[in-house]
Amino acid sequence: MSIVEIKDLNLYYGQFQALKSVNMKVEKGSVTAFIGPSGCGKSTLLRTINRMNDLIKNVRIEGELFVKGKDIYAADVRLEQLRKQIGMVFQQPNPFPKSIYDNVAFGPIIHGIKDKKTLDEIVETSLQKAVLWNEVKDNLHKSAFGLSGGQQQRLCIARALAVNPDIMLMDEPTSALDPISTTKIEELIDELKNNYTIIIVTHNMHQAGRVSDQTAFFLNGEVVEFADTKTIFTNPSDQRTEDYISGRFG
Ligand SMILES: Nc1ncnc2c1ncn2[C@@H]1O[C@H](COP(=O)(O)OP(=O)(O)OP(=O)(O)O)[C@@H](O)[C@H]1O
Repeated sequence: MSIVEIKDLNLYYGQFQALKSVNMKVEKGSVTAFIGPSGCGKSTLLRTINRMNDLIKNVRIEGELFVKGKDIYAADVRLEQLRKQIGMVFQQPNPFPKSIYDNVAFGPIIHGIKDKKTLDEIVETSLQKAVLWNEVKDNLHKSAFGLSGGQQQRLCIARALAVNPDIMLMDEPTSALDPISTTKIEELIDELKNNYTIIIVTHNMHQAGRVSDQTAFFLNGEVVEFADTKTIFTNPSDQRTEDYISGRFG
């Protein structure tokens, strides 16, 4: 069974149709990249997977979206539970105005963990998974804003990992970062995919090529082609994919 399955999904912002009949299956433990020119619907589709679009006015969605076999748009879905299963990291690192420790402990505390020792363990493990522990272990109670942009982004990843999600959604997670921090995040993605399913929006085709197993190419709200990354980059079946990959537009 696919961990995410999207069936005939249409999404409208008011009168404007931003996603057109999207079908997609994402396998557990894989990295999927969404690529395509600006405004083609990549972030919109990413946000449907944890129902972030619910926060936007005038959004209408048709079709079905299953996460672990459950239709997440069904009436009985509890958003808090859904978002616990699906972490999200954004383009700009967005730590809370709190200490490093409190950023990571925030989610577990919301979900009812009170024991200090358990929280300490979760904070340490999450920071280790995000490959940040060694850099911050002596400053856990200092403000997260004192970290560099790249460290803040890894902190946001640690914060997302702390509630033990199955899926990580990443919306251009390195576009605000320098090349060294970008490499660190890409290495981290490679490491995390052993235990998590990752879906990443990226403007950087080289990044998609480096980190992902499958790639979806979007154009004007449609998924033109969805296949393994090597095929998309070396032998796409649609001329529009070929044109985009070879830099003829976008
Ligand atoms: N909240 C919103 N209200 C109305 N229209 C929106 C909203 N968010 C996005 N759109 C429109 O939907 C389309 C898809 O936007 P989306 O952000 O998903 O594209 P994208 O492929 O992620 O673009 P980019 O690469 O520039 O981030 C665009 O035409 C955009 O203007």
